[in-house]
Amino acid sequence: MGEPYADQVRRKHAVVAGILGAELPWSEPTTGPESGFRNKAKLVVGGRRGAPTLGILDGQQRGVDLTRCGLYEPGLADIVQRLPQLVTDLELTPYDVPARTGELKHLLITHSPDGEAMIRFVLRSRGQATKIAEKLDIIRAALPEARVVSINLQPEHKAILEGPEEIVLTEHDALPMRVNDVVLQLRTQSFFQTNTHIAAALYAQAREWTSRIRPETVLDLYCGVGGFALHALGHGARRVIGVEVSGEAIRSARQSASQLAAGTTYAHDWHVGDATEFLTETVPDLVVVNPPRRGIGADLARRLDDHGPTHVLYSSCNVTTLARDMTAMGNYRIVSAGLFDMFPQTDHHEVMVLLARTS
Ligand SMILES: C[S@@+](CC[C@H](N)C(=O)[O-])C[C@H]1O[C@@H](n2cnc3c(N)ncnc32)[C@H](O)[C@@H]1O
Repeated sequence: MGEPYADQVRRKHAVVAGILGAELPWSEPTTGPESGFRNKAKLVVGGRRGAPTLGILDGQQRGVDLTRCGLYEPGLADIVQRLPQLVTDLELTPYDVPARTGELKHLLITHSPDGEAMIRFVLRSRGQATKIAEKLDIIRAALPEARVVSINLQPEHKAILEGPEEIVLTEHDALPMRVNDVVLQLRTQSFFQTNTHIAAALYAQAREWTSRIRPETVLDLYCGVGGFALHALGHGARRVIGVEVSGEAIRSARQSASQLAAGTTYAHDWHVGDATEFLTETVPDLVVVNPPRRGIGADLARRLDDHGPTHVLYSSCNVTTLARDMTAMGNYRIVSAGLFDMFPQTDHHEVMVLLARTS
């Protein structure tokens, strides 16, 4: 932070081009607002009952307040600043990590482009869950933007953001995230790109590449709530298949796809499962992969190399694992590449490349 934004972008581009190859057909970096861009706040709750801190923990595991963080979208920043009072009004006790006492561990907020929000209370146990459920009116009064309110149970004493059990308290269980002309229905426990402005540019670029390839079917591995697949549907592709490990994300994708495909002949299939095990003998012409930081790994890279889709679109938040995966895909070359500055003020980047089969 403090480095002029143009210098940050130049430096990031030099890093990713240095690793993947400066001679590649790089497009101009895609940038957006350098502050006020995050659609999600993941707040660790510290402090004590009546005086909570919302932000991170310091080296001694004491709460550091980040409610004035400049990275949040303006609408999200506004919500975050109302949260400490809400936690106090709900009479919730922050979880004290060293003492292993208290209940409220995290608050996870997602803000939609239409100004609505999903508010998730991560609790250690069911103990204070009833308190929150019974005081839904207080939450609604403090946060009229809240479309989805839920409780997540994370009973383990580990630095894990959320647990497997979710209790949705509102009649709505999905937050509509409008990105370009696609509405992605975001349910709890589902990944969403943190910077909606850059996500829109990323999906638009992917759609443009897809339209040029015109594959009948697109296989979207690590599909999350379906952003890539749903931008391809009707733009070159008549059928999409998504694979993702989170069941809630797949339910989100299915819901969005049904709305998008209503009244058309477009087809869509969604599978909960491990992307690395999904690839079968018959692969479509275009496979999209957008894995977590660890990349797709040698096994899936080798199988793509063997099975031979004519194109692979690889969107990565870690150029090092992308470059490593590429070494196992000797039958492909990069025909288009772009840096998408999803994470201004950090060293993190998003890189998307289009690979074409050479043999
Ligand atoms: C970077 S996110 C991309 C999501 C989506 N493509 C998007 O644009 O929002 C990676 C996704 O991979 C999922 N994931 C992680 N490991 C997986 C695996 N082995 N198989 C399938 N999906 C996996 C995560 O749950 C997450 O939704």
